[in-house]
Amino acid sequence: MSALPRLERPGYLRVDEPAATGSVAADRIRRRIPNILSIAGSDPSGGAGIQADLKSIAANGGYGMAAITALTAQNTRGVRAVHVPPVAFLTEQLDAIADDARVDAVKLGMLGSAEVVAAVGDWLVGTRPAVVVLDPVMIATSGDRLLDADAERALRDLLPLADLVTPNLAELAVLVGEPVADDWAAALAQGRALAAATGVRVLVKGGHLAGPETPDALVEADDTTVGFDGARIATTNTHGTGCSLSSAIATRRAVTGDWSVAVGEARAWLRESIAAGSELEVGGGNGPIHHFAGVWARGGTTTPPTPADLAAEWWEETAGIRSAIDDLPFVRRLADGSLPRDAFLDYLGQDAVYLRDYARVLAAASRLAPDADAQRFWAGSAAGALAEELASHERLLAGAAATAHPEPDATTTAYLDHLLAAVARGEYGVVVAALLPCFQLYVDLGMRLAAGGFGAAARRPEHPYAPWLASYADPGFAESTRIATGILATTAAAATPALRERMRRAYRVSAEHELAFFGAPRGGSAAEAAAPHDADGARNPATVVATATA
Ligand SMILES: Nc1ncnc2c1ncn2[C@@H]1O[C@H](COP(=O)(O)OP(=O)(O)O)[C@@H](O)[C@H]1O
Ligand SMILES: Cc1ncc(COP(=O)(O)O)c(N)n1
Repeated sequence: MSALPRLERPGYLRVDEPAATGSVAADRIRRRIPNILSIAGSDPSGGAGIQADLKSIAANGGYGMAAITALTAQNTRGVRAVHVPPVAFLTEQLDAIADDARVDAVKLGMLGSAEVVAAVGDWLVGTRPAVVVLDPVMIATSGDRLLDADAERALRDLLPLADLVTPNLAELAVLVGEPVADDWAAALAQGRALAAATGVRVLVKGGHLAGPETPDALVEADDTTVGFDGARIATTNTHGTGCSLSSAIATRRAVTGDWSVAVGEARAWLRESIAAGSELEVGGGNGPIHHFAGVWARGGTTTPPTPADLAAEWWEETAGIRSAIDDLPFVRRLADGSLPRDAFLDYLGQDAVYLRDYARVLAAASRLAPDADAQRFWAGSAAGALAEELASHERLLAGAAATAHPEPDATTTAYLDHLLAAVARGEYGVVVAALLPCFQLYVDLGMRLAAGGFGAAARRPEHPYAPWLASYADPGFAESTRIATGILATTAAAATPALRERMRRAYRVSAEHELAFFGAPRGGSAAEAAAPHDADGARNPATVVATATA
């Protein structure tokens, strides 16, 4: 191996000083979403070649682009035919990309012919991409040749234009002109020789070793070596592992700016994807790896609704409850001023009792809030509920010589139990969802009463309950409701589907409790029957209303 000749590079110049931006060399720039170009062959079965590259780039956080060097007719069992289109057209593809988009890293895969290798070499010299990863594809997993003999020689000349070369054991052997290494020590020695001879860092891959281990090693030209251990995963889904790994490394290198970090991250992802390959049902040979196994498991595959859509949808679901509230005799008589005073005071007393616990639930939302703005908002709302709403109730009740702190009736108890149970369960989203109908339904009703939606009487200053009506049409209350709705909607949109469903239910149940609260018998007339329970054990306020108003 020490006799390995330093490779000559007719036609190419090693690019040691890539174009720099400011004081940071271009290849050190970290990109949030890097643009990664794969220059490789097509595998119509989707497991290797550009198809694998694009999936790997996407799964690893990059934007994938692909210029096709060659078409293969292959499946998981083998390669049937290879067609290399006119090389001039490959150059057209590459120029079209370079003329328009920033290329943060290039991954080279199957190049097919010496002519293609030369064209790619010329393009690399002309464009000087910041990062070049060369996977010297020669033989497919199935054993089929993907590169002719001339091209093998040409590929060696391309090595100095790469920042990293990722040969498997057979390809490494060809590149150093030796027999295939039959153990890891021999493979490492070949990788070191290649790195020393070319000045290019080499990822030595142990996927084709016999035995239970699949080590890889990153060997720098100065012989510094970083090893990566890993037990062999028992699977036949290894089609495209090399393509996928090299694209993943190119992507993570563009993101992190560090080679060994990039290899470590790419390998962790690759191993997860190899292990999940058996979930796929593609072909009868060496199946593909599951490029998105981890991404899907962690992020799901359904697009969540937008906050605005959610807020509108949930509000729409309360349409029936809102029209039932509008039709309640209590609301009608409140609007036209004919509601008996004792019924109003009874309502006010229950509302005062309700507000004290409602303020506790607002305070709990503040305690659970994930950010300072929301924390402040809920704490402010809790203070407002006590200092403004409850205080004004107490004034009205004191003026009428009625108690501001009566025992809660069954309807109030049911509503408060629902709110306090949400707090006890401790899920912020559910607490917020349970709190919201009180804001929204009061603002909605207050605004419509003030706008004359229930007749002109509600707008007259001499209306017997004018101060109460005014407080719910207050623009400050409307603004708080807008903010609360925004918090609910963004929290719901970011929630898991299961949590979102619990939130929706809490919201709906609170809206039903609002209906029951407005519809409860008032004025000390009818003693209320205990509220019935639905199948989930939750009180069903709609039933309460039906019985209470019958
Ligand atoms: N069965 C396996 N279990 C775990 N890792 C594997 C397995 N097969 C291959 N790998 C890994 O996949 C990558 C590609 O390796 P290799 O099979 O040697 O190259 P190629 O796919 O180019 O022939 C390497 O990181 C290797 O360690
Ligand atoms: C178009 C194309 N490119 C590369 C490979 C190598 O695949 P592997 O990554 O399994 O070595 C392939 N089979 N087909």
